[in-house]
Amino acid sequence: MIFIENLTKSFGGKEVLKGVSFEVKKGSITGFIGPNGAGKTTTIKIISGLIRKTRGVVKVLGEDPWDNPKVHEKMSVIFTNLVYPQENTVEEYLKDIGRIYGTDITELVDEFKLRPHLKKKLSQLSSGLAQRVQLVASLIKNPELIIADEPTANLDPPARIEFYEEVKKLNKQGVTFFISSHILSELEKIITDVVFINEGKVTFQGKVEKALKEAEEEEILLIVNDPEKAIKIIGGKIEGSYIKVKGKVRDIVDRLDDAGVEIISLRRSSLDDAFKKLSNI
Ligand SMILES: Nc1ncnc2c1ncn2[C@@H]1O[C@H](COP(=O)(O)OP(=O)(O)OP(=O)(O)O)[C@@H](O)[C@H]1O
Repeated sequence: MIFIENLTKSFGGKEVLKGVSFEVKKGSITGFIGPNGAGKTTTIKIISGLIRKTRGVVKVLGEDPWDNPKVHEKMSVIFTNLVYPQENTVEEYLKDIGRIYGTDITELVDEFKLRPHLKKKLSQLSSGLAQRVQLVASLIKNPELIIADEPTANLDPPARIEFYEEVKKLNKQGVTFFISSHILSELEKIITDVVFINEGKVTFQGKVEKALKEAEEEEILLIVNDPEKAIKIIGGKIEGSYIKVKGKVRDIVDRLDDAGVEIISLRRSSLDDAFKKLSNI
């Protein structure tokens, strides 16, 4: 659905994307996670065809969105705030978009329980409702792919849960999602895949289970009475007088104990720092 390879972007000589590569697979809900300033919005703007890349390959549904705006017929983009003249009512907004795509909005309005809100002005909507309206608007063209840049940043926890329930439902119906956030825990329960970005570089890409497993593992420094035997059992490598190994402390201690290796000293270094920073855990 999305294929990015060695993507770079510079603003006035400052490189903010430094060779970003990742893929978003059809049918996935892929989280795009990174701290503020990591490059999420810049990447999403390039993927959406809103700004031009500096270098690299960008394919969305097989096309570079900058060169081929027709790809927008099959994808929608959602931002943190609903960007549309705020004096319009929900009905005017949705009908305007419906007219563009020749779609009757009645079914969507009912499915997403918007009928009681049709006469409200966009400026009067709660953040949660505004985001539901934005989601419905994005569905009018019946997209295969929805890209969302921090869609729940302004929502309270119940509204977030509601939004993500809708995402899950739509994903079951076949819509692929690419959603950015700076909080992994927020997306953890709904995403199938994850891309971590930090300082303009992708630091991890893969299944969410794998990401969470890696986050659980720590780097451990050990001094033991028989380092060679220990390495055969737990892996890792010798650094000075220490063995450095990645894993779960409990597991490593148990395995060495079973093999009769004596632990003289054990120091847990912090969780993989970069990962912690990226995922806010
Ligand atoms: N138009 C621009 N001109 C100059 N620098 C920019 C521009 N847009 C973004 N940047 C810089 O690029 C870097 C990445 O910003 P970006 O908005 O993509 O990050 P982000 O991961 O989306 O963060 P946030 O969650 O804060 O939006 C930042 O250092 C930002 O200051």
